Amino acid sequence: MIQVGLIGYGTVGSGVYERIHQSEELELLLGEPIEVKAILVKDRQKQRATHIPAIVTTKWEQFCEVAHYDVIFEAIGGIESAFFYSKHWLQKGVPVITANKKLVAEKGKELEEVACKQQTYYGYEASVGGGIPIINALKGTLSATSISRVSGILNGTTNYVLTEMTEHNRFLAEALTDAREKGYTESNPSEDLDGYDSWYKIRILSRLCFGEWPNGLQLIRKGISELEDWHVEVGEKFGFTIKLIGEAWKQGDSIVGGVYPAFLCQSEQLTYVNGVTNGISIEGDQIDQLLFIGPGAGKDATANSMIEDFLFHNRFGSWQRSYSSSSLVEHPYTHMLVCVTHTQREKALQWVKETGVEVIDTYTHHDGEGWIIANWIKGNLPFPHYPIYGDVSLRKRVKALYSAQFGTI
Ligand SMILES: NC(=O)C1=CN([C@@H]2O[C@H](COP(=O)(O)OP(=O)(O)OC[C@H]3O[C@@H](n4cnc5c(N)ncnc54)[C@H](OP(=O)(O)O)[C@@H]3O)[C@@H](O)[C@H]2O)C=CC1
Ligand SMILES: N[C@@H](CC=O)C(=O)O
Repeated sequence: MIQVGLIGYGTVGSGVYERIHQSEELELLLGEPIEVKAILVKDRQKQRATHIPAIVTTKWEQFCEVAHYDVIFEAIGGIESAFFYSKHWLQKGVPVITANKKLVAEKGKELEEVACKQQTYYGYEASVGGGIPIINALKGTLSATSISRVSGILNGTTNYVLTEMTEHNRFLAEALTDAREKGYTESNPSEDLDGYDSWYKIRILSRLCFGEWPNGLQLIRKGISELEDWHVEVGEKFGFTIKLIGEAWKQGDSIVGGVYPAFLCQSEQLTYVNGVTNGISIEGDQIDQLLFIGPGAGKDATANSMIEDFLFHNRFGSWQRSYSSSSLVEHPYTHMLVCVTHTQREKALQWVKETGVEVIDTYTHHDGEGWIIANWIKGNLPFPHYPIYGDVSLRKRVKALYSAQFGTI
């Protein structure tokens, strides 16, 4: 009998519990029964389902004494308690499977080292891309593939909210409430909206793709809460779609990139990744580009990843990737959309003159102007600006379509 300790019984934890107790194939695959012996939660007052046969407790000591656990599933948010719990079990040689990307990004290096020393497993498949099996694909079937760049839509909540706002004209607050009810959001939605969640995930992906844990300072973080409606509208008029993108690549010895709202041309496959769906692109010398698309959040998909992570460990042990160098990556985008309010226009014209950047198209909106700049400018710009990904020349066709439908723009 495989004895499971479950830490957290919210959206993800309850999904793990149900998956363990409602599927017969797990027992067949593992060759023995599997059972959740105890569940550790936080809130003593909370009403719980009465049918749970496991011991549900808020007391750590009691949780520790219930069984000799064969595996711990950790599905709580935050760092402090989760770190304490995870380290405790890893130090005892018990494998820990987590969905907690914040903990993995901030403390994964240390926890992996403990796991390695104790010859056990720290599994974090569910921490990136919800139901997408990206982590174990990188460790397993891509273990000898050199990777030059990783990028994608890494947060289900913001992608859901942006899709609802742009495709269905809904307000941010309304779409966010919906995402929360569906179990997609973090307990503090700022983690999603301000880009933290994607930022943790791109740091975890960087560790897998390039063999190092970048610290937070190495990668930029911008969320969607600073986005202005008119910037999105201007982008749409050019035929671009707004997405929150996370990306990282190697530049010399450093890992660079970050998380920021960006505009995608119609030529980009990620343009069509909508709602809670995530899309992760892996580029490398041998593979050109691989695209992983699937549910980025939610109970069933995330719980499934945690269960699969445990099975992966059972089958393959603790696999490692090799990190051979791959070709140098240039800036993945060449153009930018710069948004200038009417009062900033003169200053912006002066800036264009001084820097010699080439403005290849403009659009005038009620609140300001959008300028497509042909060059990518390094460093701080005095105006809100967004990278544009893909074939910018296609926008002419989109503009023509817009004009035919809605009048000249
Ligand atoms: N929701 C999703 O779609 C996804 C979430 N994740 C990650 O999974 C983790 C869990 O998320 P989710 O299930 O949505 O969160 P929830 O808020 O739904 O559930 C959190 C659970 O953890 C328990 N808990 C919180 N703090 C402690 C503590 N100190 N000690 C013991 N138990 C504690 C809570 O207890 P109580 O019930 O008493 O409140 C609750 O049962 C997070 O790290 C999140 O980032 C990853 C991928 C997808
Ligand atoms: N809040 C996260 C949950 C999954 O990681 C998201 O929306 O992607």
